[in-house]
Amino acid sequence: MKEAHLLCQAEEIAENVLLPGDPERVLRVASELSQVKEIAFNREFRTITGNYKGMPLTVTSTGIGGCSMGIAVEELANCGAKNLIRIGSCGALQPELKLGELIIVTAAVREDGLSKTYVKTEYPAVSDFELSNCLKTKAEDLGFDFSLGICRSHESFYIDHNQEVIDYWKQKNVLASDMETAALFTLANLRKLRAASILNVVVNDSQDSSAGINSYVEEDEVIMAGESREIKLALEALLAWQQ
Ligand SMILES: O=P(O)(O)O[C@H]1O[C@H](CO)[C@@H](O)[C@H]1O
Ligand SMILES: O=c1cc[nH]c(=O)[nH]1
Repeated sequence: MKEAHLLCQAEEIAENVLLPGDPERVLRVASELSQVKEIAFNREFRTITGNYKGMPLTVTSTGIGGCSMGIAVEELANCGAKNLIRIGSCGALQPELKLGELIIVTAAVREDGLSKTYVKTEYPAVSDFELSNCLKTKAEDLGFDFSLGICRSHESFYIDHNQEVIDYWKQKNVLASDMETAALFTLANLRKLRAASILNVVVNDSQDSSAGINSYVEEDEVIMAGESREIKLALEALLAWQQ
C-alpha cells in the first residue's frame, strides 16, 4: 500500500534521504544524480530516487513547518529510510553569518508545534552525532566555510512580536531560525533514525526575512552558491558514510 501523503512504497525509497523544504530544490539535487525516477509529487511532497556515484538516494521535499516534516519522516520511515539529512534554508541570528554560509546544526530549540505533540518539551532535539560529524569532516575536506551550532525552529512564520523573540534567542547564542529541524531531530530520535541538518543562510541578521526569502526565490547568486554547497556536502558525506 502507498503511504497516504508521499504516495510511495518501501521498494521505491533508499535508506539515505535528503530533505529540502522546497519541491524545486528536489530538482536541483536531481541534476547531480543518475537514473533519477520521480516516485510521486503530491501536495508539498515531491519524491525522487536516483543514484549518486553508485549510492542509491531518495530526495523528498518536506514543505514548510514541523507538521509537514512529521508526515514526511513517518512515511519515509515506514518505507525503510534510515539516514535523513535536511538541506534547508534559514535566517541568521548572528552578525558574523553571511548569505550563502552553511550551518551544520547540532541541536534545535523546540519552538515548533509538531514535536510537543510527541514528547515533553524537556526532551532534546539533537542531531545524530556520527552523521553530523561526518558532515563536519566532509565540509573541512571540501574547504567549505561552515558554523556548527544551535538553530531555533519556529512554528508561525509571521508573528506580531517577532523582533522580541529573535532578540531573546540571539542573546542565547542561537545561530539561526528555520521551521523544520527541531521536528526532524525529535522524531528521528524517537523512531531510531539518524538525522542531521545543514542550513544555508538566506537572510542575514539585519535583513527583513521576507526580503531575503524573495532573493532566494529570485535565485540570487550568493544564496544559490550556498545551496549548491549544501547539496554537495550532503551527497559527499552520505557517500563517505556508506564506505
Ligand atoms: O527553504 P526551506 O528548506 O523550506 O527552509 C526554510 O524556508 C521556509 C520559510 O521560508 C521554511 O520551511 C524554513 O525552514
Ligand atoms: O526567520 C526565518 C528566516 C528564514 N527562514 C525561516 O524559517 N525563518
